[in-house]
Amino acid sequence: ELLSCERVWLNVMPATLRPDLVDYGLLEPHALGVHEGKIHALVPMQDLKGPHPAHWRDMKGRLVTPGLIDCHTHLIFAGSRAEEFEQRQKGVPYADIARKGGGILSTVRATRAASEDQLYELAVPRIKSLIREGVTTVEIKSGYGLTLADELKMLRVARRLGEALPIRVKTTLLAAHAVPLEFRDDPDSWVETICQEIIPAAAEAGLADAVDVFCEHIGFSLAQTEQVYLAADQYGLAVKGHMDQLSNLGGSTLAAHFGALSVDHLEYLDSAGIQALAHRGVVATLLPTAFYFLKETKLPPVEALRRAGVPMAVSSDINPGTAPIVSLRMAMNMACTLFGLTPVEAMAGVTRHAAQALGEQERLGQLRVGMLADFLVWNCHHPAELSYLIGVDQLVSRVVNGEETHHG
Ligand SMILES: O=C(O)CC[C@@H]1NC(=O)NC1=O
Ligand SMILES: [Fe+3]
Repeated sequence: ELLSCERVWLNVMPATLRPDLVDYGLLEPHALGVHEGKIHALVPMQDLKGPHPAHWRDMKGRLVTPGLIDCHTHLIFAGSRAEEFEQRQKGVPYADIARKGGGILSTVRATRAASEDQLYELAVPRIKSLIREGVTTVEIKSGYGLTLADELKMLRVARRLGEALPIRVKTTLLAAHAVPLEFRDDPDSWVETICQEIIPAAAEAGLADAVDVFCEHIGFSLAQTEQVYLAADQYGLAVKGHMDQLSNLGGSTLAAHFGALSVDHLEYLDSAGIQALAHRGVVATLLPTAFYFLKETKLPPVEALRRAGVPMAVSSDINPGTAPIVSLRMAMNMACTLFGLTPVEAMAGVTRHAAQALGEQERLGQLRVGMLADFLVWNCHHPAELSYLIGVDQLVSRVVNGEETHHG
């Protein structure tokens, strides 16, 4: 099967992240062949017979992993919340900042004022940082427009980023992120606008792959969340949730009932919620950067999730308010140091489980014949280094859809 490959990476040591193999799913040195954008051959070097015309390069036994998947980001936004950070460090309470129009709504004002081109240009350096780290798929949410036009504007920018740059982009409509000022006296009519106008428009335009809700006492109630999920179901869109971040409204159980792809944050997730997730195969996405930046102290129930066999994903949650840290490898490190994940779990959290959180587990997240050829060749001695060492460019080769996009 190597003969029908357009390109072959020789002498790589695969961390396959296959669930049927232990830990990283490490194999002895292999040749990895790509054909029409897919992994077409994974052949042990010892079985190789003679040279091959399309031999790409000898990787001299270097580690190869699946491309990294950042399954939860808000990386499109205008404005900055740096002054708020300064205020907070001076002891000004978050509630005072919000009362003065700070918080999410200050990013909403700036994002509404920005054109589609301006939002695109602001997002490019952020997404390029992820590309340089080895991210090959990124999920990008709306949620700072909070009008029909501005939410669709954000989703168009997300689609454009995926078309223009060597990275797969999955889009999520998060109109249920906050209640805009125009609806502050009648939040339910904002929820109605989401259900009756924004979800239909986004679905018909093919702009949203999933729908997300910030289910929280400072966000949307369980009943409002259910309304949004029903509308998403009606238009055939998958659902996700920002759940149990600051309190437990029972959002994870509701999301599991709807067969959500993932529930995210989960600091206040309880055992009933964990059972519901395990029962429906919902991914638990951990967002340690927001926990760290908010100086949160309530840890998500990692050990209970582990015992229940709930797949854990790890993501950056890049956003200007609670996670202004544009690095998936930093999130991997924090998932280990702050939440107690092992480096193996962190690696599965940004490959196989992150793919599942995006409904892409059949095509992405493992090194397996037949899957899309998104993979990375590393200058590192052991896969644990990817959660351990931060800030060094260790990428030797970055491949998306079988095309090499970067080689160190
Ligand atoms: O502060 C922001 O801009 C977003 C906060 C962010 N959004 C959400 O649903 N949870 C969060 O931590
Ligand atoms: Fe988030």
